[in-house]
Amino acid sequence: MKRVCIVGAGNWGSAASMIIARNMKRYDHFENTVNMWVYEEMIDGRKLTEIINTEHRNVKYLPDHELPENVVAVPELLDAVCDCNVLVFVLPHQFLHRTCKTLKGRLPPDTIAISLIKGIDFNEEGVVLMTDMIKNELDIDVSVLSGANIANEIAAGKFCESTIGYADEENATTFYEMFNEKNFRISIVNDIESVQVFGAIKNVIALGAGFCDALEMGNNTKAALIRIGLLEIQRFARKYFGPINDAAMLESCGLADLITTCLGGRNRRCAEAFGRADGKRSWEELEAEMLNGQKLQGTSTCLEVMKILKRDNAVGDFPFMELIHNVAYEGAPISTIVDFPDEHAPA
Ligand SMILES: NC(=O)C1=CN([C@@H]2O[C@H](COP(=O)(O)OP(=O)(O)OC[C@H]3O[C@@H](n4cnc5c(N)ncnc54)[C@H](O)[C@@H]3O)[C@@H](O)[C@H]2O)C=CC1
Ligand SMILES: O=C(CO)COP(=O)(O)O
Repeated sequence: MKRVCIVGAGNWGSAASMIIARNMKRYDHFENTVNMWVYEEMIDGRKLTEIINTEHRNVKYLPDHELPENVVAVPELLDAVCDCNVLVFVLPHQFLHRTCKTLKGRLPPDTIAISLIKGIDFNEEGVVLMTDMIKNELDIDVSVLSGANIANEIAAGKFCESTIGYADEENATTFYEMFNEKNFRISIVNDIESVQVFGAIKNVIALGAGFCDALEMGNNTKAALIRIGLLEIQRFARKYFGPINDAAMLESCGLADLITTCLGGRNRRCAEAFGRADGKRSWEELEAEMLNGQKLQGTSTCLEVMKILKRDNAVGDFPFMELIHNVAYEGAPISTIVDFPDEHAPA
């Protein structure tokens, strides 16, 4: 019997819990109850876990949608994962490492996991994917799910697609059963690297899309930046992971996710506000003011990407990401976002 714990209860974690909880009822080999680890906080004098378990609503991170009653909020991580052998990691990427440390040595040996996280990290050896971080700490098989998946739209039941990248095919079948629905269509690829790199780096490109909107540059410019961004994402993936699966670019995790995030994501929205304030307001301030506790992923990813590109003397191969970084962190005027050097006319 498989028993699922969702590790994280933000905007996407809560929306994903709706899909998973519905699918648990369709199969005999899953237990009906889905645990959800909630990073506890007080809302108007009440614990968020208590509110979720009584009102079946995550009033802070997904206020407009009811959660199924078989989703049970648990405040202690080790209690939440207890007796669960399928883990769904869906936290802002900056909290993953600490979370894995707490779980180390505490999971049943048949545990498998899937990461819904869009982020990337780096160490002295190079790029660290979220699946690597989980696998290195917990020594379990990890798949990934990523796509054009704005959580609020999914919670509202609007049709979209998503991509599962796997290393172990049997586990991918389990995850397909957990996630695939009429209005949440899953495709599966045997490629965990590309799926994750696309999902992480598009958050950086979305900052550029937000700057473009701050300048009111219009649709042609936005489309050009999406196209150039797509090529840089592909180049980055090839540089750090060798010959990648180009076909995955055309799955939901590739171009489609880049488009949706550049049109409607939080990274785009905060970058537009940053641009309109002409860089005079900090990212931290805008995030706190505009997102009510939700977290930006593109800003820290932008810094990390630039760090590794500098280390590898490769900044010149990624002119758009350099322009984005310079506006976001070096005080460059927002208008420079389209100052592509001639010698790097985007291929
Ligand atoms: N929201 C969306 O539309 C989508 C988000 N994602 C990805 O899913 C991942 C999770 O994002 P969301 O669910 O949107 O989260 P969120 O940004 O809505 O929420 C922040 C979450 O972090 C938790 N938190 C705060 N401090 C913490 C700590 N010290 N330790 C652990 N947790 C802490 C909060 O309780 C909250 O659950 C991210 O990597 C994001 O890129 C992927 C697809 C869609
Ligand atoms: O990943 C997302 C949509 O697929 C959400 O992007 P944001 O974090 O920019 O909202």
